[in-house]
Amino acid sequence: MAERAFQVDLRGVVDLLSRHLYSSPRVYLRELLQNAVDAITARGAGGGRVRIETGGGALRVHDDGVGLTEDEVHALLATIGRSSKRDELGFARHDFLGQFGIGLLSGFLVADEIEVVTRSAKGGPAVRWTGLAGGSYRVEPGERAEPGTTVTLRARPGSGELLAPDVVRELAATYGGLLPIDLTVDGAPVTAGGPPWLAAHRDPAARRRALDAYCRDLYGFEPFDVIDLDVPEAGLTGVAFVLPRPVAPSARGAHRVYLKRMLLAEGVEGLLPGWAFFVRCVVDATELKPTASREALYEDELLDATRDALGDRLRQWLVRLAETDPARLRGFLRLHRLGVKAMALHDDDMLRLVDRWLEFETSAGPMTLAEFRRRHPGTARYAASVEEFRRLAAVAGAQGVGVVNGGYVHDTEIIERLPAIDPGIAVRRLDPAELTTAFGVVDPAAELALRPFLAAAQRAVDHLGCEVVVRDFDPASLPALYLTSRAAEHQAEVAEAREAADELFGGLLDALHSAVRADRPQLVLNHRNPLTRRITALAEDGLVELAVQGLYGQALLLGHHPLRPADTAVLNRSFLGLLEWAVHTPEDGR
Ligand SMILES: Nc1ncnc2c1ncn2[C@@H]1O[C@H](COP(=O)(O)OP(=O)(O)OP(=O)(O)O)[C@@H](O)[C@H]1O
Repeated sequence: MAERAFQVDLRGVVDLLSRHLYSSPRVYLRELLQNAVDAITARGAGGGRVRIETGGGALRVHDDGVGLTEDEVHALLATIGRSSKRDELGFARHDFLGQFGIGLLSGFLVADEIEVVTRSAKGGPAVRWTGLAGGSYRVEPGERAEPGTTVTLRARPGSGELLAPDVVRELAATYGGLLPIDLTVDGAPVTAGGPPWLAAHRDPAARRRALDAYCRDLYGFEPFDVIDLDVPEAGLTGVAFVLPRPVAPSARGAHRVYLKRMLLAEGVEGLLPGWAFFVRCVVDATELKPTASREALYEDELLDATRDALGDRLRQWLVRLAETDPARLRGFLRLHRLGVKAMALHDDDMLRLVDRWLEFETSAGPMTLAEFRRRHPGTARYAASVEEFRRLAAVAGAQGVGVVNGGYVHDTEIIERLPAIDPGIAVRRLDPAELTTAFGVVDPAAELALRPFLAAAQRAVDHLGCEVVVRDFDPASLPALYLTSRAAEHQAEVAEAREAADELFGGLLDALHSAVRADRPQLVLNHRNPLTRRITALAEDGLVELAVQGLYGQALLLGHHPLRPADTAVLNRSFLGLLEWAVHTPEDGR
């Protein structure tokens, strides 16, 4: 049976490229530029010039590269997928930008006809090749004195804008601005001096000024700092600009990546570890691979290793800043506090940084976790919500029990991770019930004298489900404290669910409820407080009831506890009742 060759529908292939491979027809210029640079590399004479000319609805790219012989023209230009830039085994050769043998086709994104006039540096006459979008080409003798190649695109109706002089200038500068060749558009130079981070400067300050200006130009911000990047195994050099304002840690870090000095894309993702959201990078690499579209980095082991190395570099920068310039580190942390905390969740070095430098709210005022651990060795207690902290911090602090506010984003997780960097510390969520054990008990004689009062007080709040106790504690200015233990909170939730549940499920909850040890919230009256003391000495039962209910309501409000309807009713009742006592006249007969 005779073997047949594949037929290729060129229009279909071009359509595929333009719709599914390239994000924009603008890439046509990058592909032409790339071929010109590769041809110069292949000639190996060093230097090299590429001149781009616009005008008359056409674009001409002249290079003084290696050129093509007539045989090569047939073999390379007319065969889709064939490239001179691979070795015998089909691997991309290291020195070249191209590798797939499809780039030239991108000319058809903007033109119906591509003309190549070329003369090989190996000798032989000049050749003119003309390829048509319809899928045919012709080869004829060309005119050209020197070795090299000129590619001409004539704009297809509707594509003229992409070949207009200012657009071409912009595209050439964007893609080719760092190329190590002499590139001009209509005579105006586009390349100047290569990567700004490799340029020589008088002194470090001058270099920094130049890089700041580069960052302003590129990203529109004044960098907080500039970090040099260098990953030899990827042939990577570059800079990371530290953002001068906060960003959401979830923001995708997009970086400007050049491969062999040719721009890959302005928004490349995946160059840095996910946590490194606080920098924008510009890098050039010789060993990283592009995807076929040349708009993203190819995921391989090298990219993985590079990402880790760059992450290390940023980490080192932070650690060094901590050692050499704490004031600046604080400035950085003020900006990127949230992001650094997010990093600390997964990274011990970052956790150490947070531990040592970030201030947390504690019962003894703002301080770092390191300082807090120094003051309270052994156990670190925290409140899991801002409310819980507000409720308990002052009282806990007065008993010498240190509490950290773990109520803000990431804080509880960070505090719970402290044993990772300090094995000597145990971390516990503060149980309000613990506090009562720190309170002093009233001496036995006074306790005995208080019994009748306590009985009356208990009657006053019994229907509210709480238990009255009298203790001796600081701050003396606090008349009463409402404390719910974790178990009591749990029980209150079960009771609430019971009210909302149907018969069957309700029965289940009842069983559960009675299985839990009765652990009622406590109204702790402070024997050290003068007002409370006077209340305990009241003789009249009616007034005791009103006063205790008043203390109960005030303790609820002060502790930001939620008010149930019964609580609100009691609060109202005691307030009005006490008002009445305050304004009553002897004629009322009391
Ligand atoms: N300006 C040029 N000078 C010399 N040879 C060229 C020139 N442009 C293209 N060629 C030849 O044509 C071949 C095909 O080019 P094409 O741009 O389609 O693919 P490529 O550059 O090899 O790979 P890629 O698809 O990755 O760009 C090249 O391998 C090269 O040999």
